[in-house]
Amino acid sequence: MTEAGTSLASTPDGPSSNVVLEVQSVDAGYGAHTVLRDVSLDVREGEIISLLGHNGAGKSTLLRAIAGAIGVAKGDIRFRGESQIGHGSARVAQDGIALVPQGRGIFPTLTIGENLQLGAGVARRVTDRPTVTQDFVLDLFPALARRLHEEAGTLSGGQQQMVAIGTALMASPRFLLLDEPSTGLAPVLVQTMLDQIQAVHRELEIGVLIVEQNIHEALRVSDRAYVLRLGEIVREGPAATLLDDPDIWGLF
Ligand SMILES: Nc1ncnc2c1ncn2[C@@H]1O[C@H](COP(=O)(O)OP(=O)(O)OP(=O)(O)O)[C@@H](O)[C@H]1O
Repeated sequence: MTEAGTSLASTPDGPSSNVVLEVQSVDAGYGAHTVLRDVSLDVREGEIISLLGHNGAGKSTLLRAIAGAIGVAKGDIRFRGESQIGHGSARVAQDGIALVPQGRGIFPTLTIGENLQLGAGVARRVTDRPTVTQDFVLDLFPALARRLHEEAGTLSGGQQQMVAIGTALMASPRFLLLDEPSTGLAPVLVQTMLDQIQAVHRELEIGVLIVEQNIHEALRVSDRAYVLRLGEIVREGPAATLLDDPDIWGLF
């Protein structure tokens, strides 16, 4: 149910040029509870895409489906042209898709360094991508360098988020799925976090699909966005267009 005037076909190169990730008419959910209905979305090379929507719209569920953490009842999810259906989360991670879940997903009793090395363990099983080093992560998040040997659970919310993203980067991903990376951050830090994500995207040339509640901030760093409502995509378009559209706020 995409609104007219925002379709992908309006791009000069057409809908399928340089598509890295493609979600095609997906239904997914939990057992008998269908959450996502006929969801389609794509991310092209060099893009940051925002996935927006109110609580319970199905944003996390879509990220989990892409990451292979839950099954898909209908449709297809293709990464670099290959269907991911049935691959499971370990294989999807090795193919280069890293999920940073909501709530950070770090190991609080391991040190920051040990958490980062868990990501490096995934990277050791892949040979076709340049390795993201610990130095890169510590340059990106200097606050972690100073506390490398401390337990991750002792860090502030924002620093734990850095550990989660850093661990995902250490897996040398091709694509990052970020579920509300600014959760729990002070407003002044939200902008910094999103700027750092944009820097990572540019420097490592990896695709990013980001779920965010901070709509303005998310659109500021994104190329395009999709809006999910009750499990369906109800709006999509260039970030700049959505930012200027007063009707967008009625969708939340
Ligand atoms: N593990 C689960 N088992 C069963 N139902 C779930 C599970 N996780 C989420 N749901 C349900 O799926 C629906 C979509 O939830 P989801 O977390 O994907 O939404 P969301 O858009 O990410 O919301 P939020 O912004 O609150 O995280 C909700 O009705 C939720 O109750």
